[in-house]
Amino acid sequence: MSQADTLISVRDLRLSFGPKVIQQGVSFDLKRGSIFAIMGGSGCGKSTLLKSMIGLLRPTAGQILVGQEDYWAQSGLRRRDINLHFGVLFQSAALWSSMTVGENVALPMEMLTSLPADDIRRLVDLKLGFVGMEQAIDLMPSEISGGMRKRAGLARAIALNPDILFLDEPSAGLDPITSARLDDLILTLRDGLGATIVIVSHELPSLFAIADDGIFLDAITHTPIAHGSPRDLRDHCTIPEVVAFMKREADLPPTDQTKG
Ligand SMILES: Nc1ncnc2c1ncn2[C@@H]1O[C@H](COP(=O)(O)OP(=O)(O)OP(=O)(O)O)[C@@H](O)[C@H]1O
Repeated sequence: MSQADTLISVRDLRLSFGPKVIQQGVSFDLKRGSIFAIMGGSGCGKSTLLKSMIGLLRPTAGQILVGQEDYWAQSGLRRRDINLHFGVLFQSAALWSSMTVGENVALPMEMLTSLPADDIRRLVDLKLGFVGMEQAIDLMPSEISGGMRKRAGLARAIALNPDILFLDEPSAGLDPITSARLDDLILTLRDGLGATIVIVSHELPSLFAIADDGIFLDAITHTPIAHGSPRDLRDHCTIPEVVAFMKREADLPPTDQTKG
């Protein structure tokens, strides 16, 4: 792949809270059109890494290159501009409870663009249609299911046609069928909208089904110990920590997880 196919290049990143180092020596390239999984056991620093990539946590060393730009060397204003190319789905979906689903999806367009209200309304319909939620436009978040909230959160995350979508535990709290539907939707977002996706997830079936690249963070050494797609790591990696993590899934009866 050429350099133009690398959307983000993470170079020798160190993430800390005060004196406590969470991860160091984190390096990887995020390739255009990929679904990149950040993997590892509880507390290894997956969300912390995600936060550093979306501008919520400044790394203590290393670089995150977005295109040719060193993200954290930019002014806050410039980082905000770069963030317009990012869409984020937080674990809780983070919908505003006092706004309808439609108003939630409209919010980024109202705050960050000068589009007229009619255009915003049409775009909200379009985005909600994309995630199969057009019927829920006037409902409040409290009136819809967890899976629907995730889909509404996705509609809001794609409101500004992002180049990169960051998904923090998108299937957390969902039943297996709803979770599989969300996997299909994520694949549609990648294939239909051409988005590149970074996903933090504990859900191995979901990772095997959709992710084609990734990194495995180790909580003991505080470093990445493996790179590759979840399927490749499951089938070929011999590092004991990775094998133990993947084995949780391998103990289950085999299913066809080769989609994507
Ligand atoms: N604001 C903070 N201040 C201090 N320590 C923090 C802070 N946020 C997270 N941590 C610590 O950083 C480590 C990594 O946390 P993080 O949430 O990134 O892990 P994770 O891999 O996403 O975990 P999980 O899979 O359980 O969600 C943990 O030890 C956590 O306690």
